[in-house]
Amino acid sequence: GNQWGYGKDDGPSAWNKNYPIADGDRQSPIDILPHQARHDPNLGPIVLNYDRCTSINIANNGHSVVVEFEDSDDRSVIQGGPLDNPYRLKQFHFHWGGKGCHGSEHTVEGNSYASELHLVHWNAVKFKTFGDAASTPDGLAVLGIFLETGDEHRWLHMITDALYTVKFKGSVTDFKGFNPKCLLPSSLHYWTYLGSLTTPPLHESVIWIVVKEPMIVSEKQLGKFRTLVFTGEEEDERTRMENNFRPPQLLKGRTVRSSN
Ligand SMILES: CN[C@@H]1CN(c2cccc(OC)c2)S(=O)(=O)c2sc(S(N)(=O)=O)cc21
Ligand SMILES: [Zn+2]
Repeated sequence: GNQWGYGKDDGPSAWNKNYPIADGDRQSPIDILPHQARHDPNLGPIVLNYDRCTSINIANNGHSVVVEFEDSDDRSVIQGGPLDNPYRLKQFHFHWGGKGCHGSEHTVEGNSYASELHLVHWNAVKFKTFGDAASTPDGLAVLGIFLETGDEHRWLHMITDALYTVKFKGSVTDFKGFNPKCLLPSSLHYWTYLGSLTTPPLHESVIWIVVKEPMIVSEKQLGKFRTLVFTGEEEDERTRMENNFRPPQLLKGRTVRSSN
C-alpha cells in the first residue's frame, strides 16, 4: 500500500513516487526569511477559543504522537489573522530530531529548532467533514509552534508523562481534560503562507500560521518523545521515533506575510 515513513527508502525524498503532489507549487514546510516577509497591517491577531475544548485520546500513529479532540461543534476554534471563518481544532502532534539534533519542519533563515508542534484545525463552515476539508485548498489551518530547549516547560509533563502508554505504533489511550492553550508562548505574532500537509497525502489544503516565539522545553522532556518507536509491538525490530520531519520545500513564488 501507500506505506511511507522517514527512513532512507520510504522517506521524504521518495514520497513523490506515491504522492506526485510532493513536487507541487504550494508544499510545506518552507524556510522562512523574516526580512522578505511582507508585513501586512490588515493581518489581525490570532484568536483562540479553546476554553471548552475536549481532548479525547493520545495515540502513536507510526509517524508521530497525536492528541485528538472532539470536533462535532465549535467548542474549540481558532479565528482571526488570515482566516475568514473559525476553524475547529481536530488534533495536535509534534515533529522532532534525534538526541542533540534539531527536528523542526519550518526553518527560519536556515535555522531549525529542536522540535515543532502542529495544532490542526478545519473549516467546518465550508466543509461537512474533516476529510473533505483536508483535501481542499484552505480547508485546514495549522498553527505551528517551535520548541527550543532550555528550562523545563511547566505543563508539557502532562504530555510526556503519557508517552510511555503509546510507545508502539497503533497504541491509543484515553487523554481527557487537556487544553493545549497551556503550551502556547506568550506572544502569538506569526508568519502566514499558503501550503500543504507536511506528510502524505501532502494535500495543498493548509493555511499555515507559524508563531514567531518558541515554547521552551527541557532536553529531558524532549528526550521522552524519543522513547516512542515507529514500529508496532508485534514487530521484532524497534525503530526509535525521531527525525520525523520533512525538510523545507521550494517557495515557488509564494509570499509569506508577517503579523506585527
Ligand atoms: C499523518 N499525518 C496527518 C494526516 N492527516 C490526515 C488524516 C486523515 C485524512 C487526511 O486527508 C484526507 C489527512 S491530518 O490532516 O490530520 C495531518 S496535518 C499534518 S501537518 N504535519 O501538516 O500538520 C499531518 C497530518
Ligand atoms: Zn505536523
